[in-house]
Amino acid sequence: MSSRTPIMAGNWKMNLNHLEAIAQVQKLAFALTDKDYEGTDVVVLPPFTDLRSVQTLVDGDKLKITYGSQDISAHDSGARTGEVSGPMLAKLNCTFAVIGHSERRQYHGEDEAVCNAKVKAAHRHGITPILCVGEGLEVRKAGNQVAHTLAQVDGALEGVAAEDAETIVIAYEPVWAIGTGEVATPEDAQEVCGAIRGRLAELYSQELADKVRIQYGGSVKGGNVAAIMAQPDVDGALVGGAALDVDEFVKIVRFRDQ
Ligand SMILES: O=C[C@H](O)COP(=O)(O)O
Repeated sequence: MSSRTPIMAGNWKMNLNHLEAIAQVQKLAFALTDKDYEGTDVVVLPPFTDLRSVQTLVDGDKLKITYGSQDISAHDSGARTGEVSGPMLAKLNCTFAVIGHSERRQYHGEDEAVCNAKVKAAHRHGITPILCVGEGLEVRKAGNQVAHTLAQVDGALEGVAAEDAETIVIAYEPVWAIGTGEVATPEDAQEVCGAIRGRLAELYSQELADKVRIQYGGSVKGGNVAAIMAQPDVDGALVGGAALDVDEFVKIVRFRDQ
């Protein structure tokens, strides 16, 4: 039995304004009991514009929900119109920042160098990266999912010190399973998550690899979460659509009961 604490993170993507965010976190906090937080980290990842409201609510009501951003600038300040920096996110007490989500890679041209710079930016400011990796459909059809995903891990972690790497969360998200209802089988998830852990052992050490939490993401719901979580190298889920539905997200947090 792994000693890694499962981490269930809801990526709201570009949904819910700051008023809706308050309602959503309140509903989630109301639905979850103290027992739900025992042995599971519950995380929400709202849009930037919601973070201050979420921070105020979490602080004010002393909620056990943690939160983070969906992106982070590689730069700490300056002429970077539209970007949000690590110091700004740290000031909002963000615990996490998603880096290299496939939608950022696809629509904003983020490559390994960009992800690598963002991972380092997050670490500079005490923010834990949730580094997203995973293959598209063509790569999967060609059977190259492991090599493709490991190359993304290698690129994003280049020059990252062990003390920083051991805190990172890696989310394996096969792009063909995101928002499609097409879930990777638990064996598919394990194949790549296991390979990622193996690569961490090669890059750093087995001890470090055993500490890093690896999530699966792609059409995770209450009905499929238990089988995915039963895999030895899957330590949580990065949830998109189902995170917008509080009841469904609570089922995911309660994966042990499903
Ligand atoms: O970040 C979350 C993933 O993109 C998964 O999204 P999904 O659960 O809607 O498939």
